[in-house]
Amino acid sequence: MSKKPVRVAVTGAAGQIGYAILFRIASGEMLGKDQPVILQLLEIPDEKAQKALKGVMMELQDCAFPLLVEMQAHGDPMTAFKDVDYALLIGSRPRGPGMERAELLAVNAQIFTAQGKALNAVASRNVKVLVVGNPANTNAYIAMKSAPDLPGKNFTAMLRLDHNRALSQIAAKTGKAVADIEKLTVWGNHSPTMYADYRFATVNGESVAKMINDQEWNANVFLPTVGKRGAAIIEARGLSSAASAANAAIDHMHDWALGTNGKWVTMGIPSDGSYGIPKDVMFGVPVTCENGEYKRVEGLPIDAFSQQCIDKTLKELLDEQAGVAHLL
Ligand SMILES: NC(=O)C1=CN([C@@H]2O[C@H](COP(=O)(O)OP(=O)(O)OC[C@H]3O[C@@H](n4cnc5c(N)ncnc54)[C@H](O)[C@@H]3O)[C@@H](O)[C@H]2O)C=CC1
Ligand SMILES: O=C([O-])CC(=O)C(=O)O
Repeated sequence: MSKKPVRVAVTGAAGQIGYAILFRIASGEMLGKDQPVILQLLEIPDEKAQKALKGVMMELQDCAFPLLVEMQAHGDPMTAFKDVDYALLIGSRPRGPGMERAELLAVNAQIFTAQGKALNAVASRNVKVLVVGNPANTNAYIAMKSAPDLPGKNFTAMLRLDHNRALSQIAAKTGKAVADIEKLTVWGNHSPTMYADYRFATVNGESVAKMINDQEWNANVFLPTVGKRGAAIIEARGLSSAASAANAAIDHMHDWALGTNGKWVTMGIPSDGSYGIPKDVMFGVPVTCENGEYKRVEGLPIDAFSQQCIDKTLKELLDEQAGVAHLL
């Protein structure tokens, strides 16, 4: 018997990431090749954006995806989020050359109070929310705090792009296959302060840290390369990353919904106080996923260098949080 369709909201559906993600959701890459979907697409209530959204929907229709049972265009989150099981909050302003993501808070924060409130009012009580719009961690925090009737654990921020970037850099450095690298994580904020940590990583049981054995490379090449990759892409393309961001969002939701078979992935999730991160800070941590739930990997040792890195990214997040306190 075929599965009951699930409702997937995507905001910023006519934007760059929207264009790179919708076709993959509709083809079953996110939730499985046996899972029918209803797409509830949100764009700003502006003639040009709504017209562009209609164009994207025409293209989706022209793909004749067997799993796409319905799609809707919306200009109001209160209708777009009605009964949704999954919400990908992408719509917001991207940064341009020379900007930091935190500078986007001033223009983007209010989007996430409004959308948090709308999710609170009309979404499924089990909705899984992924915030992609930058600065993703703090926007996810804002959405969570604006939705007091939904469990806080339903709100997550995207660190998966940093995780995937780190995987590829380590594969290149060690000459090993990406698919064989396990137990990598990225702690903290989706910003240059994030701390990509391969101390626990293995390839076929062998320690990656021992294989690399180069702290100078770690501190002065690896971390800046991963941390500043978004800016490097903006510099090269003139636009911020879109296909790789869409890919990371697919990975994040796929793994949350369908599980990781014990493998570690990185998600930005509200802190439970462990690792000295104050409760509710939306922080990148290693998780495993099973039965539609994520579970933090507990009890990892934190050495002095790692603690310094974690303190730095935490301070930045706490400053961002303080900057939006007036909205909550
Ligand atoms: N967390 C991450 O790893 C990454 C995050 N991003 C962020 O994702 C966001 C979107 O990036 P792009 O798709 O490249 O931008 P874009 O400018 O191409 O598209 C954004 C779309 O969102 C729409 N939008 C704006 N406000 C909205 C609202 N309140 N409700 C619904 N739609 C709204 C716009 O009309 C536009 O069509 C940016 O904030 C960008 O910085 C980008 C890459 C990676
Ligand atoms: O850098 C940006 O502004 C877009 C982004 O978040 C990324 O590519 O990591």
